[in-house]
Amino acid sequence: MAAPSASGPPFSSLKPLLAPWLLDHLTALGFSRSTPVQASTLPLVVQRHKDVIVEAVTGSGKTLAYLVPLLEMARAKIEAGDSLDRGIHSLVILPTRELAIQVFSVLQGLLASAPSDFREALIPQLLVGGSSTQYHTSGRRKGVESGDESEDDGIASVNTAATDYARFRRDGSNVLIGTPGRVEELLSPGKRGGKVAARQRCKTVELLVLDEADRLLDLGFMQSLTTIVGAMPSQRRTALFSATMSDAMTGLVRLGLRNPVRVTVKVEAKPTPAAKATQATEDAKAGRTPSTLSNYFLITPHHLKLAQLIRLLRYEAQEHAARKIIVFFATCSQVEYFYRALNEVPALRSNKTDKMKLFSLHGKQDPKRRSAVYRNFVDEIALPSSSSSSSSTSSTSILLSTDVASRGLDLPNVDLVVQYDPPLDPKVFQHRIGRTARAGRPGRAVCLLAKGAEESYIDFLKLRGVKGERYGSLQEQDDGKVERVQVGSQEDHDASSQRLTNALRNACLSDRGLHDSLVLALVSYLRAYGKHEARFVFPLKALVDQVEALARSWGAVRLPRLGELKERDAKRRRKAKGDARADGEGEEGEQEVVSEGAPPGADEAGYLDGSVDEKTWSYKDAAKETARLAKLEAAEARRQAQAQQEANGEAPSTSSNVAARKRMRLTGDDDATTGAWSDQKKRKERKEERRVKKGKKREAIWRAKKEAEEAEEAQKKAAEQGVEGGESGEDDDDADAWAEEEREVRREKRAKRREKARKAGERGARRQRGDAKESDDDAESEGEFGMGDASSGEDGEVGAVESNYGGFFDDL
Ligand SMILES: Nc1ncnc2c1ncn2[C@@H]1O[C@H](COP(=O)(O)OP(=O)(O)OP(=O)(O)O)[C@@H](O)[C@H]1O
Repeated sequence: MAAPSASGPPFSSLKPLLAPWLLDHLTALGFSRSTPVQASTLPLVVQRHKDVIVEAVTGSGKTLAYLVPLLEMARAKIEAGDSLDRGIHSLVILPTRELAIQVFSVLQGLLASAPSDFREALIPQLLVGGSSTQYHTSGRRKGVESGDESEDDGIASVNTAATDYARFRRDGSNVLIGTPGRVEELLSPGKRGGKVAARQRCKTVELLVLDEADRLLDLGFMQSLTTIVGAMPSQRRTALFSATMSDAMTGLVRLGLRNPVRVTVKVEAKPTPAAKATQATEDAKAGRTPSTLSNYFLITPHHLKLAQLIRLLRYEAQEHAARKIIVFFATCSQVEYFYRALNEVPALRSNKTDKMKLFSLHGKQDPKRRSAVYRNFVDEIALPSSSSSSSSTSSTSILLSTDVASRGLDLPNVDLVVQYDPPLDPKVFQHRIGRTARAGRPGRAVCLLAKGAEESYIDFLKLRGVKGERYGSLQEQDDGKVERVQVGSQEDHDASSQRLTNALRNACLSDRGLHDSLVLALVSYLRAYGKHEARFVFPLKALVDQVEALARSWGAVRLPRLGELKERDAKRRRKAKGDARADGEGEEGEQEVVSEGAPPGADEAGYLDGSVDEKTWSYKDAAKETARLAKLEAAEARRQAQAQQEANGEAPSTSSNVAARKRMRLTGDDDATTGAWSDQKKRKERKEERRVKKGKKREAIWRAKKEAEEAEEAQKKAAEQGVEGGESGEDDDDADAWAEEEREVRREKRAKRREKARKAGERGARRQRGDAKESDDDAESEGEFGMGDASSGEDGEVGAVESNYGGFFDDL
């Protein structure tokens, strides 16, 4: 597919003039014109030697906006007679492995057209951690044999930190592209000072790029970045890039930017005729979304979201020729469940003309599988999306994903982005919808919102510069055709959604494994929902109140035991009790409402529409079914033994009591949920006390360890800096400044940790957590996906940003 034309000046007219081979390469790619962000960044970095903070909408070409300057800076050095073999020339840091791999591939593509002497001088290396499947440099220093590793596409060898380091030394890599953890590892002094060489080679760095800079902070990489930057010279250029620069950016600015220029590119391309016909142009004026994007909100009750999603996929494929679609969910378990459900339940794709090919991507997948899914989805041949005819042979590729695919990934030709769940962090909204309408192409995005409080999300986003229209709702006709109807005309129940629910329920009944997957999805969804940053827009209580209807709509047979439900039902019971007393019904009323642990709409064991025979409810998976039958047999044997003991007048053995209790808890017949309320309460209090105590102990141990490590690190650093100081006075000053900087960051971190622990303690005591043990697979913290610890947000908020900030290139 031909590249869409960008709206900036032609590459050939940019200053400084680009190398002829680079111009040819860009032209061959079909990029005759630059994008505004590319046109504005090049002269600032290369000619005016400025540090930059660049905020530009998704898909506006930020990658080339730093790779082209990187190549031009390297070229200038080489032309000045520097062979670039003294040390590292530039360093690009990205928050996730996939992004680093993507940028590395773009650089490899550019270098493929470079003259051989340039290619021999510039040796890129990819540094990513966190998995056994790794990627490596394709660079080859002249005269160095590739040895046992393949040098084809830079993918698929196994690299540990040690092999990365060995390669770095062997090849003399001078352009590093990687994630913070692995880069930090490379630069940290190894045991017996083994890696001092890498730190020394950092002293020549000329350009440091932090891409998706705000995400780097969100993921808590501040400490790693501080270490990395600590190894660099102060006389370098630093460039921060993102589509969303948060307030926390001031923390990154502290990482040594000198009088940075802020580049804000709000409109990146002229709207297409199609986009002009919609509200897309208006959105673009607000500046937060690409001008070619049409953004919509579909409002529906919680329990109809799934039915609406399925209709939406079919409707967009039929009417807007959507051939590549991404659907975002909040959690990994949801992706797993809906992937299975959509694949296994034919009713979900009842229309014979619909050919939907599904892919699933999330952070808990094996990295090898994730890479394969990603590549397969990218490689899917998308049919031309310009015609709106619904061809019977057309096929639609649908990627079900968590936020693992929300940022930075340049997935080609995505026609539609659907958000089944809005993101927990509102900032991510822009990144998600930015997977379509890239580089001037048209694109559509639909976000599903639940009726009620969630509707205020539309105004909430408007205030943040993201606008959208209401989509209306979708109804299925008797002949299976989907139609879009006016806003507000949707029924709360309809026959086809009931058919869908029945089909899902039957699928769950015929495979207990599918139901297990549903339970995990439901639990993780509720947990994630409670973590929305905009809590007033996403009140957990409203969702919990409708959880039975929601669970039914997903096909649930039985509700899991959820702390949230128990709290809700306890409240309802208390209220009913009060009402009954007020009505003068006394104890009778009281008895009516006592149904411990069983939410309304479900019976005492949690069954939603009548109980099922647990003994015959089987797994399709043979191994799981064998294990289940074995458990049943063992339980039956225990029951018989106990009955025998009782018949003989003996007291049942303690061990069998313990086992029985455990079993009852697993099957949901636990005394803990059906015993006296006061006993439950005491048990919970004791449990909570133990938890808080344990947490405090763990934290104290961790803090002591961390402080010892930091002290050791500081000592080593001081020793190193002593050596360097003899060589360069300027480095010495820098070292002092950095040491002070690091101390300050550490102080802030400690204070934050203390505050966090205090709050957690308070929260824990308040919450009285429930006993549902299903995995909380959390809204996609990319720590799962990328590498390093995603849990500690260390966004050291500080000082004011340098003077010439603000609107320098506004509205380019
Ligand atoms: N000058 C250009 N003309 C046409 N297409 C371009 C140009 N520059 C880059 N592109 C293409 O635009 C697409 C988006 O580029 P890129 O991934 O760099 O965007 P981005 O701004 O980094 O987006 P995000 O914020 O989502 O990471 C890529 O497919 C790229 O090849």
